[in-house]
Amino acid sequence: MRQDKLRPLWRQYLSYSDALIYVVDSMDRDRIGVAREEFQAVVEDPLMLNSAILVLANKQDMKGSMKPPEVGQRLGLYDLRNRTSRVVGACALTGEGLHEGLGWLAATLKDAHAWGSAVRF
Ligand SMILES: Nc1nc2c(ncn2[C@@H]2O[C@H](COP(=O)(O)OP(=O)(O)OP(=O)(O)O)[C@@H](O)[C@H]2O)c(=O)[nH]1
Repeated sequence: MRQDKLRPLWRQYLSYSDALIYVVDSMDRDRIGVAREEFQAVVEDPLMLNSAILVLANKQDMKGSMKPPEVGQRLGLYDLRNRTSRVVGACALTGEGLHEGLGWLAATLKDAHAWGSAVRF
């Protein structure tokens, strides 16, 4: 099949660059700076400029873990301009936060596709 016939069909599916899910170890204060550098490099990648960003602040069940707003601040999430993002507390052992986080992402992507636009407000 020719490429131009494939394209409209393809747009009904999500491209990997539509969404970024970034998981942070909220207990690891020593490496949050490295996580920030990695995170910033990914969000600034030209392929990712229109992606919705979900940050999962993992290990919220552990005493002393960074809370979601602190994780967002340390990653530089709140300094990003024209991006749709959310940081949600999570626990990989219980699945806490996954429903909220992935639910938000699904609703965000559905809205963006319904409007036929990139996820950028
Ligand atoms: N209490 C708790 N433990 C977790 C959670 N997520 C992962 N772990 C545990 O933490 C340990 C290390 O897991 P991860 O941090 O995911 O592993 P990793 O990314 O390969 O390790 P690092 O690169 O060293 O962070 C394992 O024993 C996991 O079971 C969580 O949400 N809560």
